[in-house]
Amino acid sequence: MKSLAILCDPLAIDLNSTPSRFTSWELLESGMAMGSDWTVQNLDFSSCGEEEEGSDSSLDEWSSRTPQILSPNSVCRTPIVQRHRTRSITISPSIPVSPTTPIPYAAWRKLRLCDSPSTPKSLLSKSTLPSSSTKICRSQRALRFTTSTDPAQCSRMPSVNVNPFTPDTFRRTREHYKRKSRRSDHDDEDNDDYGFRMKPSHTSSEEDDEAFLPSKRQAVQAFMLSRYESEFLELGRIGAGEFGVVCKCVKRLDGCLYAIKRSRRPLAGSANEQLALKEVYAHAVLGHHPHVVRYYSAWAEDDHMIIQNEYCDGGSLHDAIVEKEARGELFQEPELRDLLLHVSMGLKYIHSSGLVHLDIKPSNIFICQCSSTGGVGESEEEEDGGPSTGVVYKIGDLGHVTSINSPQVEEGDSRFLASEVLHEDYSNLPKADIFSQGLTVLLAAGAPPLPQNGDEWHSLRQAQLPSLPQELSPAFRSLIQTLLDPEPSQRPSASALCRHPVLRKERTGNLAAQLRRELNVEKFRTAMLEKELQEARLAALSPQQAFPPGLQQPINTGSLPKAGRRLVGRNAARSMSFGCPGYGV
Ligand SMILES: Nc1ncnc2c1ncn2[C@@H]1O[C@H](COP(=O)(O)OP(=O)(O)OP(=O)(O)O)[C@@H](O)[C@H]1O
Ligand SMILES: [Mg+2]
Repeated sequence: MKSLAILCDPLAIDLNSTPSRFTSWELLESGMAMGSDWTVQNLDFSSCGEEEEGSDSSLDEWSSRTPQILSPNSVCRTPIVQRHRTRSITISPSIPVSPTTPIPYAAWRKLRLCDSPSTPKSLLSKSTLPSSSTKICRSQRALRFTTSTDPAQCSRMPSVNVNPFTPDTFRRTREHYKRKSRRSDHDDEDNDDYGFRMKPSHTSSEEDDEAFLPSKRQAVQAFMLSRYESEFLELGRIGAGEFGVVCKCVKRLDGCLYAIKRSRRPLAGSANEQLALKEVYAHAVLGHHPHVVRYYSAWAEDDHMIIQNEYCDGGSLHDAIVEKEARGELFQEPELRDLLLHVSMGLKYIHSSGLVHLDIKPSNIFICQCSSTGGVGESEEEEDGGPSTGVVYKIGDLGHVTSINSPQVEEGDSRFLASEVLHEDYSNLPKADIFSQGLTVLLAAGAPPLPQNGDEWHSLRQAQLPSLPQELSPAFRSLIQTLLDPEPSQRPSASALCRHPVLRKERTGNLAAQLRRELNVEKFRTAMLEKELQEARLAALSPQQAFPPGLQQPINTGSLPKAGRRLVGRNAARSMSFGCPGYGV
């Protein structure tokens, strides 16, 4: 039996040639486990025992194993923010109450977040003693990938289905059958025991894709694994923030990619618990919007909160800014306009649901390439003819969301914080999101890194914009200026931004192009009509020349005039017959 090969795209690795112990992190470092390229990996659950003495979270293991990803979220908190953090612990109710919908106590118990009482004493003992809750089930550790070919291990491995409905699978299958029908000789490819066809040694790199199409379906089996392990195959770490570490995973059952966020620290009884719940509450209430990262599920496992979200294949806006910077490029104005419009649409939705985000910044805005974004067509985008720059921006990380009417403010990153929030004026919180959005767009436009505090921090909040390395149109620049107005009421609402002519300009341009095309079609029709009219006039003057023998109607050279409308001879009886030169009468 061959070892389990989980596939994935062009970088198919010949299992026989992979080194003996090849962890996901090594794959990650070698650039194979990340990005759009999937890899062939083997799972080795037996190696979990290595962490015998590991004290707390597997995420800490992740952190130590992985090359440290430069955290875009090195969150800067003002003293007042810290104050709020402390305060939020003290005001935490023992039974959490959603800011928007009440959660039944039974459901809360099911989240298994109340494993320990949250008394100071228990918290203290929790922090000093090795956590027993984390040792309950050793198999509840993060997945490991090795190239083990041990059949005993392989037999315990849940596999991954390939969703036949994804555009990518459609493409692969089509190409596969095309190639197959072209092949006259029979390849000596053989199936492995998991239904993945193994790549014959002589296949070309072009055939790498097809080598792993499953020939039979896999069902998720009831292993004694954590939900995370049994339901998902981890492909690599894609980001880290203050609250959690995010991994790109494929769901074994549906074969689709997801971003799975796992809280860094154990939850029970801590302030993190409130933050984690906030994020879940907000996602659950917000439902589905094309400019808000989609939420699928959340559960608590090993005292860590796990949130399953839509995977955004373009990463975060922060990553995109850094990448562009490295290439010496900047977001151009049309891209900035799209960014502002999309985030405004997402904010409009959040605000209209009675909530505010309070942590809008580049590392919390995610990018989806349009080709892979199934949901775009459901949005206002469709009405507008789709995004003009080929990407969709989505608001994510709802960990600071609170309600507009009864806010429990846990300020986000101080670099993006509106002045009024710092001064605990929560009377117009949606405009605090607008302020952060303005700074986000400025950063994307090439503004220097934002100050965390000090004079520069204050001057940015007194309508003094930083200098930019590119010339923006005066209209767009002044729009950004209004987003940063020191007076919250002067900032436009998200809803007003969605209708703003500066942001709709591209779309207006598209509409004009569409109208021009339609005008050309109409012009052509008119020309055809005129030509036919001309011919009809000639035919009226010399009827013999216009009709072939036996025909009672003139030959219609185009689609017009419509049947039933006689342009010529309206006053004459219909049963007239005309001759036509060349046909002989
Ligand atoms: N759905 C997703 N698709 C793609 N990448 C993601 C997704 N969610 C998170 N990431 C990556 O992981 C990083 C951290 O995610 P997120 O902001 O949700 O974590 P956090 O711990 O709440 O952050 P913060 O420090 O802002 O509180 C993001 O900046 C991004 O790079
Ligand atoms: Mg974040």
